[in-house]
Amino acid sequence: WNLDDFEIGAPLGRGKFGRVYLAREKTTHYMVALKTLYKVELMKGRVEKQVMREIEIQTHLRHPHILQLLTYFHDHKRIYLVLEFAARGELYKELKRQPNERFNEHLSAKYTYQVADALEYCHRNNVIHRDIKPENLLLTYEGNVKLADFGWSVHAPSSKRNTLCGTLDYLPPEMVSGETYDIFVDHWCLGILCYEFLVGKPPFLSDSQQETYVKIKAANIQWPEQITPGAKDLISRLIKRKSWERISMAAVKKHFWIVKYKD
Ligand SMILES: CC(C)CCNC(=O)Cn1cc(-c2ccc3c(-c4nc5ccccc5[nH]4)n[nH]c3c2)cn1
Repeated sequence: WNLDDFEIGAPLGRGKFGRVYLAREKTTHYMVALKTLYKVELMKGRVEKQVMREIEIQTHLRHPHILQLLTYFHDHKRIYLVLEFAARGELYKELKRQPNERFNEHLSAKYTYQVADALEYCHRNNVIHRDIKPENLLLTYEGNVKLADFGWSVHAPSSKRNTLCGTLDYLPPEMVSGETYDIFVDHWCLGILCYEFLVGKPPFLSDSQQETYVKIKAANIQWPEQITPGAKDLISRLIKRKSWERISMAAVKKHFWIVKYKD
């Protein structure tokens, strides 16, 4: 494959090390998201090994709720990633578009189930995603979730400290205190995600990083009145300070609140 095989369309977004464009494969008219990474940028950021690891991880992951890296190629200046196109874009924007900027119980349970399904598959392949949040989820034309941006995925177990950039709201206590962690960081994040779907903002949101840290380590959640007992039960079983107490992805998928509302 090379660039001449595609017609380039509108920009879809800016990643850390490049841009993403809508593109169409010339013979089949298949729509894709074409991500360009500048080699110089990767060298400067000393992340070329990480990107090759991500490419390695992504080419081996194949799941209906994980955004597929279809293929990749490069020229002298850039690496091109041919990614699945998700026709309804970022789930984050869909959340903000909702009345009261939150999803109803049906959408919250449906999306939580689909992310749990994707994470169960990742964990079975010994991959921790570590960066589950609305900004990393995309929606297909049919309204199903695609987990994207394996920018921080590593093979479990790992104690790699990732430089804290962006929101701390999703960090579990063990990552905040820099201990080694395991796949259960994703279980914590799924609990935060489910809460944000239902409430419109994450449970430990605060004015200062320091305050967010304190709330995370205490793991005490305020429950707005619209949260039903079933949702509270599921979220409480995921947002546990002791990582081994967090329920499994299989248990999430079978949880009575998920089963009741996901379809
Ligand atoms: C393999 C490694 C080196 C990179 C792994 N990470 C990614 O490639 C993560 N990533 C996915 C994207 C991405 C961004 C946007 C889209 C879209 C998309 N569809 C849209 C519809 C409307 C508005 C915006 C849209 N963006 N579809 N597929 C995408 C894929 C960008 N970076």
